[in-house]
Amino acid sequence: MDWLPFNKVKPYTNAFVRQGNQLLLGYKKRGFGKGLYNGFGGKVDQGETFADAATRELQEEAGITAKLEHRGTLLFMSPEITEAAHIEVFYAETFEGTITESDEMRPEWFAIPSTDEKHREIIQKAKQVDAVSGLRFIPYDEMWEDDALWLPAFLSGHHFIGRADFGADGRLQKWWFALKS
Ligand SMILES: COc1nc(N)nc2c1ncn2[C@H]1C[C@H](O)[C@@H](COP(=O)(O)OP(=O)(O)OP(=O)(O)O)O1
Repeated sequence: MDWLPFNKVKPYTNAFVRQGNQLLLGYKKRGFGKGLYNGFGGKVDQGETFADAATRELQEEAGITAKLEHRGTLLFMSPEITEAAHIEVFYAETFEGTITESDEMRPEWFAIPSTDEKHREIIQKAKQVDAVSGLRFIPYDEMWEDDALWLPAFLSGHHFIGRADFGADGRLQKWWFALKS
């Protein structure tokens, strides 16, 4: 498969909040990515920086504010869209406010596997529960398919850049990812 062509990019943000060995994800209740778990984020408004938009979207979708650190860049294409999605990905380990469900996202904590090997195990065998916290491990089977390619390294402290092209069937067709330490 060739890389899908595009002439324009649309800017988005995505923010992941971690507390110890737990990761806050949101279950998308409507719109783009409905039915999947993801970080919190959305379109960048006119005149906003990516960082401003990431802070606003986290507040709107999860009810919290956090000092977000930029950690990754993702370009996403599919035959369903003519503008590539350019997503800047952010990270925080502390937050303020009370986590609150919104019209768009239902926040939920998940257990983070402690090793790369455990990440691989839960990617292959979904719906496992962490014996220590009692929480379900990160639900890779209910997330964008490309997330399994970069989230383990992202959570280990790496910065990343990558591109993911999806097919008309909604499955990942072609991708590349690079990590920075
Ligand atoms: C394809 O790979 C993706 N992986 C991840 N982790 N996140 C992705 C991927 N593709 C899109 N996203 C993210 C980027 C944004 O955070 C959301 C989509 O934003 P949305 O369309 O919901 O934007 P809003 O401004 O919140 O929408 P409303 O206009 O409905 O408020 O998905």
